[in-house]
Amino acid sequence: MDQTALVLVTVTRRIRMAQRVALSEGGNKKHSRVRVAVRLRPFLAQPDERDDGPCVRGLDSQNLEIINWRNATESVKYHFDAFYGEKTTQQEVFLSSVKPILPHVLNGQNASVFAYGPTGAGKTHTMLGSSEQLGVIPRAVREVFNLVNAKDANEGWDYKIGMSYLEIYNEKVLDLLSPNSQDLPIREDKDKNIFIPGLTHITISSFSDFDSHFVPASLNRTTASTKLNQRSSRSHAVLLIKVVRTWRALHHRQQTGKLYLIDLAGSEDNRRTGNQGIRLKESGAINLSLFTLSKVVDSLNSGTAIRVPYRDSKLTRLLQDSLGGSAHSVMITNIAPEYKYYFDTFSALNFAAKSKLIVNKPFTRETVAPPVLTVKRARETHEAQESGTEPQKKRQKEERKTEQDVPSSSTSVQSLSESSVMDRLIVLEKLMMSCQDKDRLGMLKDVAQSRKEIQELKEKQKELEIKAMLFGRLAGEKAGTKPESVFKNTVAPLQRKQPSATKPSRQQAVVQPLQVLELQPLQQLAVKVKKQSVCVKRKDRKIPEQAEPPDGKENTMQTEWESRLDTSVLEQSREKILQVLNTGSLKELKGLQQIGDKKAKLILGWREINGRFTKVEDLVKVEGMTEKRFSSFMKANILSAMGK
Ligand SMILES: Nc1ncnc2c1ncn2[C@@H]1O[C@H](COP(=O)(O)OP(=O)(O)OP(=O)(O)O)[C@@H](O)[C@H]1O
Repeated sequence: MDQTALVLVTVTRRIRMAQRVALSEGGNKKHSRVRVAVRLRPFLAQPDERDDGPCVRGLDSQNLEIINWRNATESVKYHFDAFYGEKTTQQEVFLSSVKPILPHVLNGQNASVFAYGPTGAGKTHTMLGSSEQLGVIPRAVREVFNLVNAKDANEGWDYKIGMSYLEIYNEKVLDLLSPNSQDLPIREDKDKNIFIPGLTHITISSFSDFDSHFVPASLNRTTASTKLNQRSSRSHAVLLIKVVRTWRALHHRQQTGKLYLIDLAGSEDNRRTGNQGIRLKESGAINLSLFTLSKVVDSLNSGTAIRVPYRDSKLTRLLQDSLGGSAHSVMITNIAPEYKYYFDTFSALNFAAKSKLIVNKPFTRETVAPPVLTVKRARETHEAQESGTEPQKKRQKEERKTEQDVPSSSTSVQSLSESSVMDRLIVLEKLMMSCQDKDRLGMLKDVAQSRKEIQELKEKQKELEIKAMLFGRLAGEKAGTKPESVFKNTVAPLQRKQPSATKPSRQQAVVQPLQVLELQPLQQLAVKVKKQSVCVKRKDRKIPEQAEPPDGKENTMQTEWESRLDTSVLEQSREKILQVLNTGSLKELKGLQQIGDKKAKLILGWREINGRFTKVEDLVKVEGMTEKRFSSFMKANILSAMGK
């Protein structure tokens, strides 16, 4: 072996070793991220669907939002490597997402571009396009030729471009360049390269050469009409552009770069496609392979998967060396804006977002509900309550109950009703948060003030209860009855059951504790006389309350009760009652014991016609005021004043 031959052998060995290292590194590196772009096609709905508007819209060149099905006042936002709106041209899609990865193919690396999405969302339009609007495939092939032609001949490499074209239909690999062929096997060589023995491979010398093979082969692709797309792709169409470059000085030094351009069949919801029989079978295969593709993409991007499930479908098996590893992959997810595609779009976006798990939080929800919507909803509910029928009201009542029963924000949103309650709470919370500091301070002050007033009222009530009890005990002692323990009832005053009108308790008979917001004239009197000695004979009997007793059911009063009171106290009380009768407003009159709204109005009417009451006994001149009622009225009011 001469010197030159020895050098050549050594160089060749080194190159092979370097290639093996590169391959093994590429083989182990299973975490290359798939670049994800989303393309929204224009609104193509029927005239009667136009009013619905779109269910999804772009926010900027990377973000979009879709209405949240759980709550129409919310949207779910997604972030992608790129977002292309309805007006984005074919050229813009190609330039930003596909063109940048093509030079790698000339350097012996693999790349893949695939269009994913629901049926009818624009995958074929994106990948193939039309003669006026060329899609990714023709543009990419032309660009590969441009790149090769632009190579400097002095670099030392010779390039050869070839093509294969196949479809995966019902999990069978069919050669579109040789339509009569049978299902072809997929194999893997010792360097982990995927290849299909028997697949037609044609060398192409120019773009027009490519076109002459590609266009007729495309017609061999299995398509059919479904409810959602008149010419729906029923298979995954895979175009393989292979670029082999050979080192001119050393012919057995070769590098092969593969570019897969794939128009996937649409993910389908067969309830909507109306598929039956053969179409249903096709659909099952399509959905299965897309599901496997999603698992592969998912495990590649999670970076933790021990085994990427390439072998679970023909599609992923074929893409094994072009997805992950050192390959450059772009997924263009096509979506449609119409409401009828809503759930397909939602799941396509979730699949696409899964491909970007590391940078995405696909399920993060933001309330964009403008507060006005919530207010409107509240107003509608109120109006419905006002005008609602009984069953409606019952339902609303039950709904309110459910809302109150919502446990806590930690229980995840599981039902629509729960979610709407949560949503409203969130909106409310946001409203609170967005309040000006000044307003919040004011609100807090109001709350503190109310708390203080409640506490004062509670204390006042306690005081009155004790007074009433002492008063009752005193009266009992006078009558020779056994005194009752002050602590007999251990229930807190505010928790006590209020006595009914027919069964008043003895201790509570003469007090109306929670009416003491303002000191009524008789109460002012009570303050004055509270230190004076009171001598009241108390007997077990019904003492009327403020409510007007019905006719004929008046309580029997002891006639001699007045004689047992201190005369000066009695006189003062009578004067005060007369004063209220003559000058009291409707409210003040109603503040008297046994004077309700009706009677207070009758007193005012009497005053209007007859002027002043000369003495309290004149009250019997008022309509409905009998002697018995008057007597009962006087006793209740004088005793009430004493109790305070
Ligand atoms: N960006 C777009 N601009 C204009 N028209 C579009 C666009 N995207 C899609 N279309 C039109 O929408 C219709 C459906 O698109 P296409 O056939 O590409 O859907 P597909 O996703 O490939 O469906 P399938 O999976 O059923 O094959 C076609 O008439 C196509 O021309």
